[in-house]
Amino acid sequence: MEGAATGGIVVFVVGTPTVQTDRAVAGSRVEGSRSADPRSPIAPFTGSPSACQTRAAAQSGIHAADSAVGDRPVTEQLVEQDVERVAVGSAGEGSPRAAATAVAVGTHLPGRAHLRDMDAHVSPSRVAGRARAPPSKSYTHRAILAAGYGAGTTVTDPLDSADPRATGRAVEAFGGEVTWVGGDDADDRDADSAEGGATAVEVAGFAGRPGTPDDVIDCANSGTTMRLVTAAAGLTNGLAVLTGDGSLRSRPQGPLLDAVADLGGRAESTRRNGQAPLVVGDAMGSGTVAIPGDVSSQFVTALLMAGAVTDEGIEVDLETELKSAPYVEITREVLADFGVDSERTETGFRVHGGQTYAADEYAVPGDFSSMSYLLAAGAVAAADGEAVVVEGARPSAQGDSAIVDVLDRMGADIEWDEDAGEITVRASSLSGVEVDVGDTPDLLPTIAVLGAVADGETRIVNAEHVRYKETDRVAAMAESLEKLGAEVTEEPDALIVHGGDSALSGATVHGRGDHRLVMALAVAGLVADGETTVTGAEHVDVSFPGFFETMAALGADVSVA
Ligand SMILES: O=C(O)C1=C[C@@H](OP(=O)(O)O)[C@@H](O)[C@H](O)C1
Ligand SMILES: C=C(OP(=O)(O)O)C(=O)O
Repeated sequence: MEGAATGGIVVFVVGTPTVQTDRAVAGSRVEGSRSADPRSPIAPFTGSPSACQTRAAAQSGIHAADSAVGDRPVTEQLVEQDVERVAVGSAGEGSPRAAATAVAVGTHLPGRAHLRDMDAHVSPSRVAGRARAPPSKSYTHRAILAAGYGAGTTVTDPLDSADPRATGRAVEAFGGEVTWVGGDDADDRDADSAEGGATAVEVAGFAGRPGTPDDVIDCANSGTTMRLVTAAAGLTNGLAVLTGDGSLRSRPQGPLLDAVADLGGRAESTRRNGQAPLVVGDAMGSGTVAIPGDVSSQFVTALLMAGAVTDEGIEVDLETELKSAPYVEITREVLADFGVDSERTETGFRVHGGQTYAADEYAVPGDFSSMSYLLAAGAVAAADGEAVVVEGARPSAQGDSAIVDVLDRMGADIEWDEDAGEITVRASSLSGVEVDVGDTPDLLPTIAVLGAVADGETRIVNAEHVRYKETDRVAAMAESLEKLGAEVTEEPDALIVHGGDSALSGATVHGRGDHRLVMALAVAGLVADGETTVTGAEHVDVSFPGFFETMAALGADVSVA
């Protein structure tokens, strides 16, 4: 999109290639090798987020280990070049090597090479009107991969954004064909525009076990892609090499690697720190694996999806309580829609082997995580007597539909017409509540902003796994809200926002290359005094490419340049 949108200004200028390097340096949180406890990645917390992160990075050994590669010759050949290109972790931020690597990483990502650094400038404004949230990222990933495991499916109304594009490229690497229909090529689209997005994805699948990729699979910024593709890669006869951007290469993969190895495959972290780059393959088989439930539910999703095409299936025993549990239910819903049976067991989940994925067409529902920003904007900044109406809100397995209940408990004037798939929200004064985000980690940034506007204390609890995302979102939101003038207390697994004591005032806050931070902080800008600048605005392309356009169309005073 170019030029102005209704009620606001959206300006795009050409800048320099954008990359993320901060997480690779600061955020290695879960080693995930058998020698490390994957559930205790962070040293005892002392109250300082930066101290906490620094210690976690030191514990993971990222600086010492990042030049190590696998000990088998084929592995070395496959990964040598890639490790050299993407080993941001060993270069200090601002060092010449970091800068050189940054450019290499940025231009290496096929789906995000077009990105330019952009800042969002948000001024106090009122919003009203109708908006449609983008299609669900989680369903789109699963539908594309399920279609890949099958013979062929048309996925309608997909989320056409950077993360699902990465999953599409992985399906192609495994031998499928993925055609995004009705939109422009990702490289030809503006980073922050909903315009040009595909209306369908036609997938000709690899039908069963994936083939061995010809090249490295680049999962870009997408944790879902990397986890789901790791288990798929475990099924190949050869080896696959998986990498991603600096953020993704700092996220935990170790428990999934251990599971693939337990199932007879080969799965290694090239730096031996449980993080990508990964080398995975050697025809993993069937069996039972134990896995922690409190690092990422995506490990379970990955194994269930892959298990269906093994001979005897895969059973996953959870060693610890499952966090983000609704995402496994999304998986099971998609599996069922593709004719694949899965079941809960007393200790986890099971999928039988020898099953066939089949669906001619699959329609993706709207995304409640994305809706949360629009609903929060309405709750804090709807014009007097007017409302924000969010369309595409049909009930599904998405845990993040809990945002409606959270807003309701905070005292928002909100109604969900489930039959019409519409949520209507008007501004009202909000009060602090306690929210357990064990099932809904992606809501933390939104709820933290709501807490900063509400009267009284908002306690966001059961949040340790929210530290393992694109950034450590607990620390990042604490830091940014403080910068905007809010009082917050950070605990190892909680973020407490002292709303009644806060008066937000505009400042420059860093999106840290994390789409959810950018969107949540932009909502805060609607009610902060003066101008709020959010850096890294282009990263909304991960899940909500038209976010700023949509906000501007609702009347937000926002410019992106
Ligand atoms: O499976 C999925 O689609 C997702 C699962 C969640 O991650 P974890 O299971 O790692 O918490 C969530 O945070 C992520 O945005 C999407
Ligand atoms: C954590 C997220 O996604 P992923 O794990 O796929 O990177 C997210 O979208 O907030």
